[in-house]
Amino acid sequence: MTTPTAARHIVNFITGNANKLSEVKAILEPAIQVESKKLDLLEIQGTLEEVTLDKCRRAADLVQGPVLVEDTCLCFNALNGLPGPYIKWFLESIGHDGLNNLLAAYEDKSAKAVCTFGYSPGPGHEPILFQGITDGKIVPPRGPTNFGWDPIFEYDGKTYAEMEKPEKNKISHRGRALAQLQAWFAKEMTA
Ligand SMILES: O=c1[nH]cnc2c1ncn2[C@@H]1O[C@H](COP(=O)(O)OP(=O)(O)O)[C@@H](O)[C@H]1O
Ligand SMILES: [Mg+2]
Repeated sequence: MTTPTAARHIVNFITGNANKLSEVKAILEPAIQVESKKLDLLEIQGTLEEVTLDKCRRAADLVQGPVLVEDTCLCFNALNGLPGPYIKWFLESIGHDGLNNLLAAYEDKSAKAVCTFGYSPGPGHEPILFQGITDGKIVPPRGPTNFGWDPIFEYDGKTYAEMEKPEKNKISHRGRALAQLQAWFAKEMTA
């Protein structure tokens, strides 16, 4: 008998970020096949959920089909959650040292990495959200500098950048959000 490949889920992950794509593939495949369209989507201002919902609706309209999108936030507890969804622009403008300096006036260096995925079956459908959070703290950079703020986010004594990929994926904000997505897809398949 042939394998029922038609029943296998395929997602079309819309992202302009190659590092995100490789983590999503490493976590979801082979159970869920990840295709991708390289599009850097505009982001509105708003809550973490609003940003991803809007991004997901617009991605579905653009692609005219099912899409998966993701937005990542880095929230400093001493700053009531900022930079949050604006971390990309903070990182680009002030770098790892600048982000550490933002917390210099505070004893509390704790932070939350939050990943929100949005899945839409197509235009006109309300997206479904999957969110993962990892609690850590902001430290001076340690480890390779190839992915965003990985070198300054410490979890359990190691920065994300100091971890092997599978180690990061197991405990990361992205890994946790994708565990929910996997559970949802698994339920859909048996429905
Ligand atoms: O797991 C991660 N580790 C470190 N940096 C990350 C991670 N995920 C996202 N980032 C960075 O945080 C920012 C998140 O912004 P956003 O999710 O809007 O990114 P994108 O527009 O590149 O997809 C970007 O600068 C991104 O490179
Ligand atoms: Mg963003």
